[in-house]
Amino acid sequence: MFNCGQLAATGMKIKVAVLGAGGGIGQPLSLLLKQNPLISHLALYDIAPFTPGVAADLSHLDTPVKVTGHKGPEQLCDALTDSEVVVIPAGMPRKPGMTRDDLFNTNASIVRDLTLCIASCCPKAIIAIITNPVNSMVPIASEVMKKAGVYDPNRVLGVTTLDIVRSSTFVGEINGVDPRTVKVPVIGGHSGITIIPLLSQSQPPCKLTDPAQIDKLTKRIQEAGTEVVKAKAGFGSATLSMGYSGARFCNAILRGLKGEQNVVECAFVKCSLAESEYFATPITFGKNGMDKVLGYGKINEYEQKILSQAMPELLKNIKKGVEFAKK
Ligand SMILES: NC(=O)C1=CN([C@@H]2O[C@H](COP(=O)(O)OP(=O)(O)OC[C@H]3O[C@@H](n4cnc5c(N)ncnc54)[C@H](O)[C@@H]3O)[C@@H](O)[C@H]2O)C=CC1
Ligand SMILES: O=C([O-])CC(=O)C(=O)O
Repeated sequence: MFNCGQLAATGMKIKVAVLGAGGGIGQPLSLLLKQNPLISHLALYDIAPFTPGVAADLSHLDTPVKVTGHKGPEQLCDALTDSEVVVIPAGMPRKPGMTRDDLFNTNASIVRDLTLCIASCCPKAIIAIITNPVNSMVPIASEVMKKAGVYDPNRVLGVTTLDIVRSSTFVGEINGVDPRTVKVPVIGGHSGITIIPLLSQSQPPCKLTDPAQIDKLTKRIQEAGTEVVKAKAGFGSATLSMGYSGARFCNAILRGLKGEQNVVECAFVKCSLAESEYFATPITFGKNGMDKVLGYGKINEYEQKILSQAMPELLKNIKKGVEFAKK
């Protein structure tokens, strides 16, 4: 996944903190980050008592990344101090029958409290939020940073990479090609109908031309998280594919910090697309997190229709997050 000569070539020393590192996503994500040559120190934080054990386990991997474990709120600031990137997969996952919005009541206060500590311990860190519902958690984290007087919209990013990974996988299967060669932008948000894959912009073009088949594939991408939740039958949601996607997103942030240009991923960010304050869109990365919002270009009539249908739900999710944080 990573080019092992990179760190030596740049001499960079980057500390990354993972909050929720003991969980279903946190552990495989940390396993992949321990192998990233752009990271010098990986700080694993969780409220779970076994977190130092996860750190001890990972520290035996023969890569140069230093790993430290931090458990419980009294050790959070140690994990965060000097971190340039903070990835947050802390919080409850869905069970069958739940929507992502059903996680709001539990996860909103977790993300609020973690962000409050980021604001005081590492206010300049780039924050990558995995916790659901992403559509509401990014507004919450942004409002907390605003209140603390340290908000930089380029440094608060919602992770939607799994939607891109899934779209590439499914189109790759249809086209009979290596999915890693397929690029499909996914815009809007990260829940149900707010996930809008732009199959008309697939590179190489998706082989499907029948509108009914395109609609079916669009719905499969929108419901892919639910597909996993159902298959896991009460034992959580996507963890391994999310660990992979989170590591890929984190690598894009690190490449930007290193000064690499034109690194593109989609993310749910502060912008003014589709008359929404926050929107998932292709972006580039730079030394301060998000560099440019690339937007979504020309979309076809079908995509325009599903975007219009999604907007009320997306705006509702955003408003709910903003109001919670302002309380
Ligand atoms: N953005 C995306 O594409 C995706 C997001 N998710 C979301 O990621 C979140 C985590 O999912 P899983 O890892 O499967 O859940 P999990 O339950 O396996 O792990 C969550 C971890 O968070 C920890 N935690 C809880 N409160 C905490 C706090 N205040 N501080 C630090 N750690 C805390 C728990 O101890 C646990 O180890 C869920 O909200 C899930 O819906 C899941 C898949 C994809
Ligand atoms: O579906 C869920 O609850 C987890 C998630 O966000 C995904 O897999 O896309």
